[in-house]
Amino acid sequence: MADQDARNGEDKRPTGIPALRWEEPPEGPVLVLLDQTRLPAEEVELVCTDPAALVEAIRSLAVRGAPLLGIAGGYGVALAAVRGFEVEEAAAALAGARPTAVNLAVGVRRAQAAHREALARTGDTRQAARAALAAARALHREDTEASARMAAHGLALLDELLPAGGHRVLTHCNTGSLVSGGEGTAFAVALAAHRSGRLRRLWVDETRPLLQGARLTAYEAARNDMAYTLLTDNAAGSLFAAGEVDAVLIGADRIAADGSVANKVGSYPLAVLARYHHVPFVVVAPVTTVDPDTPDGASIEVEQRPGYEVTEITAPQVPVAGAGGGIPVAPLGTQAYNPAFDVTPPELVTAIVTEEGVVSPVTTEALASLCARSRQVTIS
Ligand SMILES: CSC[C@H]1O[C@H](OP(=O)(O)O)[C@H](O)[C@@H]1O
Repeated sequence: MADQDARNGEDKRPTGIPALRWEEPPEGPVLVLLDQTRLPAEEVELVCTDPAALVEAIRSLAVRGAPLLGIAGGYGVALAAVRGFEVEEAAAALAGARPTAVNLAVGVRRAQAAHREALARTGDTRQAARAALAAARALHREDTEASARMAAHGLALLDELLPAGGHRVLTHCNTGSLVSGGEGTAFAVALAAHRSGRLRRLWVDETRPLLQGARLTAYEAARNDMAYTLLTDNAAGSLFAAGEVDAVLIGADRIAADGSVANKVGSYPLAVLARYHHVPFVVVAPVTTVDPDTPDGASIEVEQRPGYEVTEITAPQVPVAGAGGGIPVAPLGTQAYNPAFDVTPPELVTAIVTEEGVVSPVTTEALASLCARSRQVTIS
C-alpha cells in the first residue's frame, strides 16, 4: 500500500488514512484494517474474513482507538452475520475484546440489536445480516460527522481560552484518523487549528509503552505537514515549566457520568501538570464515549496489558527475542506494571468537547444532557 516515498515525506497521497473499510469482493464480504502495529514503517492491511480474526486484531491493537473500536465492533457483528457465524457468540467475543473503551460495546450492541430485530421480524438471516451492516455503516457515518463537529467546537474553544496567535498544544497517545471514521477527536482539533494557521506547535508525547504518539500521531502530523515535535512522556513536565504549553488536548476511552475520564495511561499526570501550571486540559470525544451506566471513575475497568510491552521494545523487523517477540530492555523475568489507561477526576478537566458542543465546568449536572444523548445514540 505504501511506496518508498511515503517514508521520506514525499508522499502526496490524501492525508486521510482509511483505518478500516468494508469490502464485498466476489469471494465474500471482508473488513480491511490498516495494521497499526506495523506503522509507521509499513502500511500493511489485514483482511478479516471472520469475527475471531477481528477480535485478535482488537486485542493486539492492530485496530485501536475508542471511536474506531466501536465502528469495527459493528462491522464485526455484520461480518459474523453475512458469513454465517453464530452472531450472538461473535458479538460477545467482540464486546469483550478490550474492556475500557465503552465505544466497542456500543458499536457491537447497535449492530447486534439491529440483527436481532430484523431476524425476529422477518425470520430471514440475510435480511438480518443486512440490518447489522446498515447499523455498522450508520455508526461509521455518524462518527465521521461527529469528528468534523468536534474539530469545529474544539478550535472555537481554544480561540476562546487562549490569547490570539498560534496555539501550542500538547497531545498524548493518538487521536487522529487512525481512531475514527473521520479525522479523529483531539488530533482533529489540532488539525483544524493547523489548517486555519492557528497551530504554532503540536507537542507529541511518545506515549510509552506502545508508542502511539511516536509511531502514529507523528505519522499523521507529518502527513498533514503540521509543525510538530516529539517528546518523551517524562519531558512533558519541563515543557510546562518553561511555559511552552498553551493547552492539553486528549481523547477518551470512557467518560463516567460524573465526568471522570479514562484515557491512555499518562493522561492523569498531564492533568495534574496542567492544573499546577494553569493550562487548560481539554478532553475531546464523541457522545458515544460518555457512559451513563458508569457512575464514576472508580467504576471504570482499566485494562491491564502484558508486562512484556513494558520490558521489551517490539518492532516487526525484530527477530523473536523476549516473551513478546521483542528486544528486552529489562532483565528477563522482570515483572512490569502495565495499565493501558488511567482515570482523570472531573475537577482536573477544564472542558469536554463532543459533537454536541462544550461542557465546562465538568459536573454530573452539566453532563446529564450528554448522558441522555448518549443513551439515545447508543440504542438507535
Ligand atoms: C480518541 S480514542 C483514542 C484513544 O484510544 C487510545 O487507546 P488505545 O491506543 O489503547 O486504543 C488512547 O486512549 C486514545 O486517547
